[in-house]
Amino acid sequence: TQSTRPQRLLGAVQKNATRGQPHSVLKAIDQFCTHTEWAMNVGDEKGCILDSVVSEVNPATVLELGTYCGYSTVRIASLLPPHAKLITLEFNPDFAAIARQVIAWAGLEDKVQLVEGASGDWIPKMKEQFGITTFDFVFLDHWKDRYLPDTKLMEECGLLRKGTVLLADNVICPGTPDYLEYIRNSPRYKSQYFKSHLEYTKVEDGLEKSVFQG
Ligand SMILES: O=C(NCc1cccc(CNc2ccc3[nH]ncc3c2)c1)c1cc(-c2ccc(F)cc2)cc(O)c1O
Ligand SMILES: [Mg+2]
Repeated sequence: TQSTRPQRLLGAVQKNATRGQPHSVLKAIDQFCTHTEWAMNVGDEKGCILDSVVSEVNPATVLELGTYCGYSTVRIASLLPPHAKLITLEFNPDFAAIARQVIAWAGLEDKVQLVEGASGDWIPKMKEQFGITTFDFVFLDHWKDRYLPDTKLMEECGLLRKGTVLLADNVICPGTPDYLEYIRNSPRYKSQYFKSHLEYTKVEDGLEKSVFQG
């Protein structure tokens, strides 16, 4: 039977990366997606911007919306301080199954909690289920029409604090126009656009960094 793209991506990791070395996992995925098969990982160009924002925030609590195969999960988790926690939400069970194996190959399973389900269902349960008060850093990379409703939901659930940093992927391609309009015009956020390119292509894309003002 036919393999899926995430399965082929996992195979490339298991073949070319060294267990317990996150950097080699990222390199194996980027090589695979550059030379063999495109996949919707944040990639290395936007990934370097992600790295710099994560390093600047040095978060103890991270929420990632949209795990896919775990590329950005590994990228973020590899930069976290010892007792920091990353919760990553994935709606698609096939993606989640692959991501668990990619995260394990990188040796980062102790820092990561992968939760299967939809953001709309899980965001209201974060405090009671995971003992979270607020998130220091949120990476948005799931369905593009969920960025805005989920940001409003995180506000309503008191999951953001003064200084929480939201970083949104794909604000140009595929695009998140309603989110950009809201976040750039809201007095409750200070936003900054980082121009880049769609992963593994020359197409324009970018990341929007927004700091919650409380
Ligand atoms: O659409 C994208 N990613 C999101 C996505 C997509 C599919 C499935 C899921 C299922 N996962 C999921 C869903 C709902 C959820 N709620 N809470 C968690 C959660 C998790 C998520 C995307 C597309 C492109 C792209 C494609 C084609 C093209 F030509 C240009 C660009 C590039 C990207 O970097 C992208 O990130
Ligand atoms: Mg993306």
